Amino acid sequence: MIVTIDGVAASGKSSVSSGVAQALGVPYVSSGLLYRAVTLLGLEAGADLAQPGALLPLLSGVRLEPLASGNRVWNAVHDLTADLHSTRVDTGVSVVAALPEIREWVDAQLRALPAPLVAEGRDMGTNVFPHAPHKFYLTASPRVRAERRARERPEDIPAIEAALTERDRQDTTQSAPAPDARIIDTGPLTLQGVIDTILEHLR
Ligand SMILES: Nc1ncnc2c1ncn2[C@@H]1O[C@H](COP(=O)(O)OP(=O)(O)OP(=O)(O)O)[C@@H](O)[C@H]1O
Ligand SMILES: Nc1ccn([C@H]2C[C@H](O)[C@@H](COP(=O)(O)O)O2)c(=O)n1
Repeated sequence: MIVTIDGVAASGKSSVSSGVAQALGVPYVSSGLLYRAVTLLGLEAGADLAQPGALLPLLSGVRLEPLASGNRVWNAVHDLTADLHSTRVDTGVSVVAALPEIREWVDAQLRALPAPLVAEGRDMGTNVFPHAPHKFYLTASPRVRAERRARERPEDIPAIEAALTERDRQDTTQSAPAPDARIIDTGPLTLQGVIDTILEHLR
């Protein structure tokens, strides 16, 4: 079984997917972490993030470890996970995610993972796992998402909201919900409420 949970930036994909996966006793896969890892390695190498030829050679040791408790991304023996949600990675990742060659690389990593799993991102239900039997798409207003993110990062809410809106714009191409995805407005719901809503639909 594969469950896909897509949605816009900071809509709760990772937190919800982790909760659903733990309730089901299966791993969850955070596809955004792979795009973030490519971006981080490109930044550290001083590479042009718009050039796939400069990025692909950096990826031979990259591996996603999907754990129900949370994903880890390794580059050979180096754990990159703690450095994947920095502001500089946030700023560059949409450029990387727009590259077809990088999307092909990420898709291949994801499809190589064994089912069952919960997969979260932008295009899990449309592109990576189009035949998944259970698809969900999370939304919330930019302001609600910014307020939630502000609890994680000491930045002011209007600045976070502007950054999220810009990332939504940059990610538009790959972020449309699958026609057969169940869309959930998470604004009125608690985190556990979203998890419970999805589990109800899976029963
Ligand atoms: N329904 C909710 N109610 C309250 N807080 C929530 C809800 N869903 C998620 N959160 C919180 O919002 C923040 C962002 O959630 P999360 O990181 O899971 O979003 P995301 O979509 O994976 O983000 P990104 O697109 O940056 O990967 C986290 O602090 C999370 O705990
Ligand atoms: N399946 C995916 C997952 C992520 N992206 C892009 C969109 C974001 O700009 C970036 C990081 O994702 P996040 O960790 O914020 O979920 O990667 C994508 O294009 N496709």
